[in-house]
Amino acid sequence: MNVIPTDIPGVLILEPHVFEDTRGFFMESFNQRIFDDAVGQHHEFVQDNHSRSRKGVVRGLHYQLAPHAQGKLVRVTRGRVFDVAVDVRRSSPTFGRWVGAELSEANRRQLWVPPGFAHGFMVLSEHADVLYKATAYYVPQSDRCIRWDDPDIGIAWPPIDVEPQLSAKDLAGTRLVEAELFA
Ligand SMILES: Cc1cn([C@H]2C[C@H](O)[C@@H](COP(=O)(O)OP(=O)(O)O[C@H]3O[C@@H](C)C(=O)[C@@H](O)[C@H]3O)O2)c(=O)[nH]c1=O
Repeated sequence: MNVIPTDIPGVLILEPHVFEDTRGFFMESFNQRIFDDAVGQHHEFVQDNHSRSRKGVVRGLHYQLAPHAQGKLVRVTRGRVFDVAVDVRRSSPTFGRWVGAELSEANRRQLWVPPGFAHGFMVLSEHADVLYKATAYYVPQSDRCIRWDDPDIGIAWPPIDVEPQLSAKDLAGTRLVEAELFA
């Protein structure tokens, strides 16, 4: 597996080794040992999620408060998304900074979003299936949302030719300055 560091320590782009032949391809989409080696830490994954969205859909920026913080290993099996991690740990030297990566069916890249980060994505293709593993269970009372377009974060979302579409919850997301965060 190819491990690509990003501008934020701890956030990684992972490229599994793909074996192509005349039948198609094979890859290990997750291997605990290889993952632990790449991240330099052991994480237990307890939930696998799958969402389908149409072009222009933006989900995020979501995180769960401690002790329910989730690390997420995100990949795309259909279409293309711009996937983003935002450091929401107040005491972090990279607090408030974001990293974005295009994840697609074609590049088979995965983004490791560690606990303590908010996560979101924008769908760039007609449809996208996003699959992600999480290190903690969903706890709705601990779920928080920061605005996808918070100017203090300033995510450079790619230009798209449709209106962004968000859930009511995401439209009501808070600004980073007002958010309940990690210490
Ligand atoms: C996230 C989640 C939602 N749900 C339910 C609650 C709700 O009725 C329905 C849709 O939930 P949401 O609108 O929160 O789904 P969504 O906006 O797709 O939320 C997800 O966004 C991405 C960016 C993430 O990083 C995820 O952790 C998660 O927060 O699914 C679960 O049962 N389990 C879960 O783990």
